[in-house]
Amino acid sequence: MTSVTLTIAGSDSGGGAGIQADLKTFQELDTFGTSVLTAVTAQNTEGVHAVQPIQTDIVIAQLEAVLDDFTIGAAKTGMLFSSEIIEAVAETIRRYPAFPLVIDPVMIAKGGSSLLQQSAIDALKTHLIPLATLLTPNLPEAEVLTGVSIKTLADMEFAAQHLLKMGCKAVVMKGGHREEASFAEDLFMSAEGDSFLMKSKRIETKDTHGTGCTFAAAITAELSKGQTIADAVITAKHFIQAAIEDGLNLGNGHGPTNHAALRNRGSAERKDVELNGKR
Ligand SMILES: Nc1ncnc2c1ncn2[C@@H]1O[C@H](COP(=O)(O)OP(=O)(O)O)[C@@H](O)[C@H]1O
Ligand SMILES: Cc1ncc(COP(=O)(O)O)c(N)n1
Repeated sequence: MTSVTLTIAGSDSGGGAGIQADLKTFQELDTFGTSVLTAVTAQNTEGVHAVQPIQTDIVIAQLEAVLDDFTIGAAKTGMLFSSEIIEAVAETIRRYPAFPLVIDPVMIAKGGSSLLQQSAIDALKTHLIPLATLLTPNLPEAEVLTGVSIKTLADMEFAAQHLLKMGCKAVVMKGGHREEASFAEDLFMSAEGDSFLMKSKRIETKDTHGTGCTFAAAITAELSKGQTIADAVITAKHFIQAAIEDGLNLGNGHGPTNHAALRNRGSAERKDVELNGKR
């Protein structure tokens, strides 16, 4: 049976990030995507022009409409904007039967615009992270959540352990922002004690708009199909690597990735991600 995925996130009118990236990824990975919109952004590859949050009762009405009707295979959260939306979303999710939940703690768009109010960071830590099957921070987000300065792999490990103590089952810390590194290295760590590094060639490109959303959506799709957290993360790393490598060069700023890249490559052998430490 087709598995149902859910994204709780903001709209990106430019189509490369947010709800749009999530739904395209869900579709590419053969799941049926549903969505709960938390905010509308007027955005393109060059930046965010305006942000309008959705009224909290309308966010929750969307969430209840989806959860009342569908059996959700897995869900993800992206841009949540305010502590009010975060608290209401967490409270609603807790009222329904549990499903795997990926939390992408989206804070700032590539151009520097804020997608999460400063006052919402505590709500994220207190109400949502404890519900997470997997937390997917980039390095600046992990720094904000932990207060740890992250420069090296050892720093990444230390911060990941700190995040696990907040109550999520696993963390994948994304290394896309370590621009001095010649590899894009993401660290996976679970509360059960699994830990491994996913290493791929860093692609020289400015077209990385929506990489985090796409990666988290791919993980969510694989979880909904019953993959383990570790296997879902590995499949998603292949998905995002191909999506960045085969970028579409659209727009004048940070262009979107190519969500169809892995499908277009067909059954090409996947050698582009190296795993260190996976048992
Ligand atoms: N230039 C790049 N080359 C290869 N992989 C990248 C590149 N930039 C980001 N990634 C990968 O894309 C995914 C999203 O990471 P990142 O860009 O750090 O997240 P975010 O969009 O949340 O800032 C990670 O798997 C990361 O390793
Ligand atoms: C509505 C919305 N949500 C999320 C992001 C972050 O995108 P990225 O995946 O590049 O961090 C964004 N730019 N816009």
